[in-house]
Amino acid sequence: MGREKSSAAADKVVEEIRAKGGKAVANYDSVEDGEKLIQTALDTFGRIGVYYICTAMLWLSELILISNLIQRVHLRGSFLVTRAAWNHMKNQKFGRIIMTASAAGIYGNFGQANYSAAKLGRKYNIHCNTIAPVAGSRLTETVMPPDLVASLKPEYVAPLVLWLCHDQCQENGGLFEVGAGWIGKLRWERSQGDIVRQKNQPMNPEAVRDQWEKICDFTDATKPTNIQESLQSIVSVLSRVESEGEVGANPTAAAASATSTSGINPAEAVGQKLPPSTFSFNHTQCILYALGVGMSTKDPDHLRFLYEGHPDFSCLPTFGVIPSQAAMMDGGLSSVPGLNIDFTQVLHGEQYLELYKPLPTSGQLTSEATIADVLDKGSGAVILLDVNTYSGNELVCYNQFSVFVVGAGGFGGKRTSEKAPLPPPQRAPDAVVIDSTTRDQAALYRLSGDWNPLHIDPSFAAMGGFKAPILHGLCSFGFAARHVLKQFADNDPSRFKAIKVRFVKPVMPGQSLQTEMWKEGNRIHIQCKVKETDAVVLSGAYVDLHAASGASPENLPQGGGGLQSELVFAEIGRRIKDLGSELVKKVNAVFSWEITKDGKNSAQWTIDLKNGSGSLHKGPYNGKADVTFAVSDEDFMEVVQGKLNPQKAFFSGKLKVRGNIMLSQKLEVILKDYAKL
Ligand SMILES: CCCCCCC[C@@H](O)CC(=O)SCCNC(=O)CCNC(=O)[C@H](O)C(C)(C)COP(=O)(O)OP(=O)(O)OC[C@H]1O[C@@H](n2cnc3c(N)ncnc32)[C@H](O)[C@@H]1OP(=O)(O)O
Repeated sequence: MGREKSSAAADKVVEEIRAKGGKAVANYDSVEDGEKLIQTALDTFGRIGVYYICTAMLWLSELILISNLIQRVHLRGSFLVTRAAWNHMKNQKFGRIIMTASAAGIYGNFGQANYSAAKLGRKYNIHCNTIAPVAGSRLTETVMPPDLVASLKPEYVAPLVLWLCHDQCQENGGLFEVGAGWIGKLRWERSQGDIVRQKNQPMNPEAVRDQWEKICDFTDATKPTNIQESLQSIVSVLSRVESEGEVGANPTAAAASATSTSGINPAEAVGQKLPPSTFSFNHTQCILYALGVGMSTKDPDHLRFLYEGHPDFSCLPTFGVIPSQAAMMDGGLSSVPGLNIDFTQVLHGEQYLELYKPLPTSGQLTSEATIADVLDKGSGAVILLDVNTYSGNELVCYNQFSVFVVGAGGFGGKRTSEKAPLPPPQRAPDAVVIDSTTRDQAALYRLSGDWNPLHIDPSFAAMGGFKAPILHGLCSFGFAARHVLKQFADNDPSRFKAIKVRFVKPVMPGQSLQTEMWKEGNRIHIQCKVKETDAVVLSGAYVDLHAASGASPENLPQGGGGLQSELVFAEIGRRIKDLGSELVKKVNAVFSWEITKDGKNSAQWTIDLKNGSGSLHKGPYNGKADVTFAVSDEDFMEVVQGKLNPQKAFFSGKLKVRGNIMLSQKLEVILKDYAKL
């Protein structure tokens, strides 16, 4: 189009293309008749893969008169042609749109049409970019000296357009200046800004005026690339103002400090209890969880976890994390004073789960969570949560969640945790299982109660710095645990005792998990890799199993082992009495002993503590069988006072099986001393 309505320019371009062996057709309709333009292209080429909108007009005079025309051509024209082409591109799952802007548009009053179209089209492989070319044309010859027009050749612009149209080019939503053989990309920059209102106060223009210098100060400016990044710091202002009545603080810095220096206060947080939460479930939740961690009817062994009518229908042991996480997911963590964290930056760091009895397949469980510790890891903060889950008064399981808050370190807290992750043994694994997660693994797993949008919402995942939603850590954890259960415990949930895992790298839904396992007694060390990338994703991990049953009075060890153990118990009893009755009341212990099947003098007595196990006497146990039982407080006292022989009492049925393991730290110290004997 020229200043006069004419088809000559279009015909000339068509001729030029055809002369070079290309295929071209001219359409003389207005860009406001977008449908007609696109129809002409479809009639000629059969499809629309790429289009380049160059709705150029430049009339510097008669401004008011023509502003409406400029708007109709530039804005409405671009819109109407795009709309006409959109469905064709969407259906064929490919499209490249190049818009033309001008430097005047960019620096004067830049709109976001390219950005919006880019966002909208991304999932259909339609990319939209904008170029602001400077080239000699009929348009610019009216405002530029002729020699400059001659040297700013269109050939210096066209290659950029061609590249942006190429199916290998992934650029989307970009804005480029191009001319004379030079290309540059533009982006937004945002000042740190300033908060100009106080809690419960109206915002007023005076505050804006007073902070104007800071609002416009581009020192340490940030470069938001999308609406989520933009919103993140703005949303953080809300909590900042509400909690501290802030005025005169910049939101980006506020966002940072909300998760670092002033956001985390271990002294305030540690020891805080979350409101108890109740979790009711039946076979539906057990089955849904089993499906969520990849069980399938393809494997006949899995049926006992997937079919409530199966004679051995059971709940997977790692379901033990589900009732306890409800305590945190219900918003509990966000209510803890001293833990002002940005939930878009929360990752699961580690998990420890210990079961004191096999989980039921239905019932009501109550969980009580306490902030056990807050560690300053530099690159992040680690929040440790202890969660005890009860059925009535009976302790069913204990979890320790380790929550890693990226970017929230540096608040000056202590760094170390007592439990360093264990490396796997230095030999080839005893077993390896490879299992695929599906594209919808996270979508399925979340139905068990971890509703964190990180695992389903691409925008939320982007706020955490991920290209796409990632798999729940506890989903990979469930995969690894069931691999061990099948490989080393015949899928028998009653053999499962405890599991510890560190999440070192995210897993994407659809990737395959390779679980490597090393058996060392009843401890199975594990490491998980993503098969496609060979990256280790779970490390410092192990599952503790109970040894297979098979003990009976006939094969109990005789003599030495039992006697030594009784002496040790008696000594512990004396020490406990010295500590006073308060402590004694708190003590419920599990005693276990492990015996060989041939019944020779090879007993190994252990006392299991809440956070590990204290071995009292190391016999030459060969790991073939064990017996575990618990005692009531009264019986415990009798045992530790040496009045009751635990072996005899157990087999005569006097000791009641309870499964509670609760020992105070002070007692643990004593037991550790004895472990050295
Ligand atoms: C509200 C309810 C809350 C419930 C929480 C769970 C909700 C879920 O929905 C969330 C999820 O499931 S997220 C998915 C699973 N988790 C992941 O994918 C995380 C993967 N890990 C990582 O990316 C990095 O290890 C990363 C980013 C964690 C750490 O990497 P870096 O910053 O590079 O750390 P690095 O330099 O290697 O080490 C610094 C110190 O931190 C310790 N550390 C590293 N990884 C850790 C981890 N995973 N857990 C705990 N500590 C960890 C290091 O040991 C080091 O400390 P030190 O020097 O003292 O040893």
